Amino acid sequence: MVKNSEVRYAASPREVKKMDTQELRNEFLIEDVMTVDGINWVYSHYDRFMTAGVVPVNDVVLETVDQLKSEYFLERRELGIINIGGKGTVLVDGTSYILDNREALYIGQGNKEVVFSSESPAKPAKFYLNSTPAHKAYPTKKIGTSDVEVVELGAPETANARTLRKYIVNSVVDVCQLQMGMTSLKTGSIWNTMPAHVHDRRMEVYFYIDVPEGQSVCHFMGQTDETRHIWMQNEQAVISPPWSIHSGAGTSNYTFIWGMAGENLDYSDMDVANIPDLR
Ligand SMILES: O=C[C@H](O)[C@@H](O)CC(=O)C(=O)O
Ligand SMILES: [Zn+2]
Repeated sequence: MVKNSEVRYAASPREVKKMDTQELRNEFLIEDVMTVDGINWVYSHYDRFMTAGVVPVNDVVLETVDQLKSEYFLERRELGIINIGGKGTVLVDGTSYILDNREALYIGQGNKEVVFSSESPAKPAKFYLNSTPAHKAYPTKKIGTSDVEVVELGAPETANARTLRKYIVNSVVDVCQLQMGMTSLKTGSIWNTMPAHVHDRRMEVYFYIDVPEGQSVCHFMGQTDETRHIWMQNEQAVISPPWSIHSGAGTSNYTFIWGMAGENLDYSDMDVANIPDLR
């Protein structure tokens, strides 16, 4: 059994209010997501959501971690994968799924053997992984770029013009609780999830990608009347408590993968903040 997991406790608004920059970063920021030839999970106590990334230059087997006390990783879990690298393969109990860049895979509970590999070690796959507890075994399903639900949001005038792609949502694939998708900001637009929202029924993790060299994203969190910020670099993730907004402004445009879990599968169940009310 491997010990490659780090636990993050569920902090309350009362504690977070008093945190300084480094404390906030230690609590919510995941600095190193993508691991070459290994998987380093961050296990959040918010909805027991797990986040990792694997770059398989050599084949990598999905192993369970001590925290789960399970025979195998997916014994009581489901897994969502989005590839942000070169073409790769995910082997799931004898069936191979080829994932090109920006393609996704949902793996249902109960699958024992999962192996990640790349077509070319010179241009390896980069599999971003989100996993949540599951009570039922739904079929494994690949979500290609044409299966995705695409929504255009925002406007250039408010610097929030963006394309939202729903990969793992209940209208595309049967899931227990995991939802995942990807949002890309248009050139000149910098604000994601603005107007900001809270969904106390679900926690969320944002994974920022396509951040150009020398640029950063300032991620906003906290209750709507008590916000904090965390400066983030390319390919870093941030945990959003259920009670928190999760919004960001980049010094350029960028993309991010969102993943969430909790009480319902209704993507649009959000309490949207009135922008002038933010504090
Ligand atoms: O609950 C939904 C998530 O926060 C994201 O899907 C929002 C998002 O990508 C956006 O508005 O830019
Ligand atoms: Zn959200």
